[in-house]
Amino acid sequence: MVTAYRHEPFTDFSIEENKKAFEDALKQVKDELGKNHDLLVGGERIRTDNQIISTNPANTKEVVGSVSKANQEIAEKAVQAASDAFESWRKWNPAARAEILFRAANIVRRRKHEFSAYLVYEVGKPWKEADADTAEAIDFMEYYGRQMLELKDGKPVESRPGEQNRYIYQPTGVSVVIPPWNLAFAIMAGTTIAPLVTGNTVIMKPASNSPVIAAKFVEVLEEAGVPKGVLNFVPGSGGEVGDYLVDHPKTALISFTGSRDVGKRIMKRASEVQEGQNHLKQVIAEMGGKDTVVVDSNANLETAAEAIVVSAFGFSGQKCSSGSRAVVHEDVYDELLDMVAKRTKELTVGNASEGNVYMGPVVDQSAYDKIMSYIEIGKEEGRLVTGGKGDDSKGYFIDPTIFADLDPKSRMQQEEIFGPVVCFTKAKNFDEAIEIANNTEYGLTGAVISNNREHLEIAKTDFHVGNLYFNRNCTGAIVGYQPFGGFKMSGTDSKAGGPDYLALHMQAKTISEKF
Ligand SMILES: NC(=O)c1ccc[n+]([C@@H]2O[C@H](COP(=O)([O-])OP(=O)(O)OC[C@H]3O[C@@H](n4cnc5c(N)ncnc54)[C@H](O)[C@@H]3O)[C@@H](O)[C@H]2O)c1
Ligand SMILES: N[C@@H](CCC=O)C(=O)O
Repeated sequence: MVTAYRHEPFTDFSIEENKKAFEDALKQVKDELGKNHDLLVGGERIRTDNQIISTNPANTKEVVGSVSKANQEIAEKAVQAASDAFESWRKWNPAARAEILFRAANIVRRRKHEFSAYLVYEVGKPWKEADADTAEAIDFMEYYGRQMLELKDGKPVESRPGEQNRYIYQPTGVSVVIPPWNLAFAIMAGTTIAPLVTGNTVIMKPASNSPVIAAKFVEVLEEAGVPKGVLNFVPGSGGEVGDYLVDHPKTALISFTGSRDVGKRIMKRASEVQEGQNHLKQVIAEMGGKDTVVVDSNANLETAAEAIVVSAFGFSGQKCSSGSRAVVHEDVYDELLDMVAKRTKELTVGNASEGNVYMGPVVDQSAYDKIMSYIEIGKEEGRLVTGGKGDDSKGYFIDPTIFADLDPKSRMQQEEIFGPVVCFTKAKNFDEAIEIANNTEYGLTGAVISNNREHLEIAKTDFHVGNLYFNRNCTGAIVGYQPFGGFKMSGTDSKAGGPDYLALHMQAKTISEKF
C-alpha cells in the first residue's frame, strides 16, 4: 500500500535554519560547477567533442556545466536502443515501474536544495521559484506513480452472461520527450517519467538552456533502477536532432512543451507518415500563453494587486501561465494601477546565487533582446508606468515593467513576451473584460478577482482558458490539485499532473471473450 498523495511542502526561507541550509547547498553546487555531462544511449555514456555550454544567466562568465551534444547519428542509435528496450520494458509489472518513480522521488527529496541550487545557477531562479520547481518534480513522480497503480488493471466495463469484457491500457512505444527550459526540472521530469511509468521507452532531448539539471535527473533515474536503453538522454539542436527524432518512423509518441511555433512545426511533421511507419504518432503539445488577470469593480484591490504582481513577475514573467495582461474595470483602474506600481517598485532584482531576491535575470541574450524590443513597442503603444530598463553587462536583468492604457488588440496585449512585463487595459464592464480576456489566440490560464458570484459564474462558462483561478494569481498549478494545460493555441490541453494525463501515453485495448 502506498500512502495517499500529498504535494511536497514548500520551504519557508524566513526560517533561519532553512535559509542556512539553502546557502550551504548553493556553496556545495558552486564547487561542482563546470563539470562535463555525457549523453546516455542504450545505457552507454558518450562524450562528444561538440558540447553545449550552460552558463548562469545572472553571471554569464560562470559556466554551470558542459553537456555532450548529439548529432543525427547518435539520435539514430538512441531510437534503436529505445526500440530494442521497449520489448522488455513494456512487459514490466506497472507496479514495479511505479516503484522506480517512488524511489527517484525520495532520492530527489533527500537532496532537494542541491537540485534547487542547480536551478538557481542554470536558469537564474530565485530561491522560492527554484524550490517550487523541485517540489513539482517530486510531485510528478509521486503522483504519476500512484496514477499508474490505479490504471494498471485498466478500467471497469460491463460484461454479459457468457461473455467477459476487459478494458486495459498498453504502452505506445518509443517516445520523444522535448521539454522547455523554464520549469527546467518539473516539466522535464514530469514529461519524461509519464511515458516511462506507462511502459514506453524514452529519448529525452533537453532544452539547450537547461541541459545540466536534465543530466542530473537522468542520473537519479539510473540510480533508481531504470534499465539500460529505457531512458536515453540526447541533448542537441532542436532543428537538427529534434526534427530527426520527431520524423523518425519508429517514434510512436511525442511529448513537447514549449513555444507555439515549435509546437505547430512538431504537430505538422508528426502527422506525416514516413516510409516504413505503420502507425500514427501520438502528440502531446503544450504551448504558450497570453494570460489575463481580470479585475471587477467590486474586487478586493489588495487581493487584485497581489495577484497581478505575483502572476506578472514571478520568475521574471517566464512562465507560460504568467499574467502578462491586466484587464481592469474602469471604476477601479487608476487606484489599482497605483497600487500595483507601488508594489512593483519594491521588488528586488538580482543574482539569486548571491542572495535571495524576488526576481532574477531572464534566461539568455536572445530572450533579453526580445523583451527589450517589446518594451520599445510598449512605449509606442501604451504608457510606461514603471520599469522599462535592462542591463545585460553581467547577466540578463530587466526591471519589472508596467504599461498602461493598452488597446486590447495591440501587439503588447496579443503576443507572448515571456518576460517581466504586464500591460493594463481598461474595461467598461465585466462582460467587456471577459471579451477582452478571450481575444487572443491563446487560452492557457486566467484569473478573475471579483466578489460578485454572478460574474464568477459567467467566467466559469465564458472565460475560455484551461486553468481558471478566482481571487488569486494565475500561476503555480500544483500536481494533483490543479491539472495543467490550455485551450486554443496553448496546446492539446493534456492536463499535466491530472488524472487523465497518463492515459495519453497509452493505447486502450478492449478484450472480449465468449465462454
Ligand atoms: N503550456 C505549457 O505547459 C508550457 C510550459 C512551459 C513553457 N511553455 C512555453 O514554452 C515556451 C518557452 O520555452 P522554450 O523557449 O524552451 O520553447 P521552445 O519552443 O523554443 O523550445 C522548447 C523545446 O523544443 C526544442 N526545439 C526547438 N526546435 C525544435 C524542433 N524543430 N524540433 C524539435 N524540438 C525543437 C527546444 O530545444 C526545447 O527543448 C513559451 O512559449 C512558454 O509559454 C508552455
Ligand atoms: N504549470 C506552471 C506553468 C508552466 C509553464 O511555464 C504554472 O501553473 O505556473
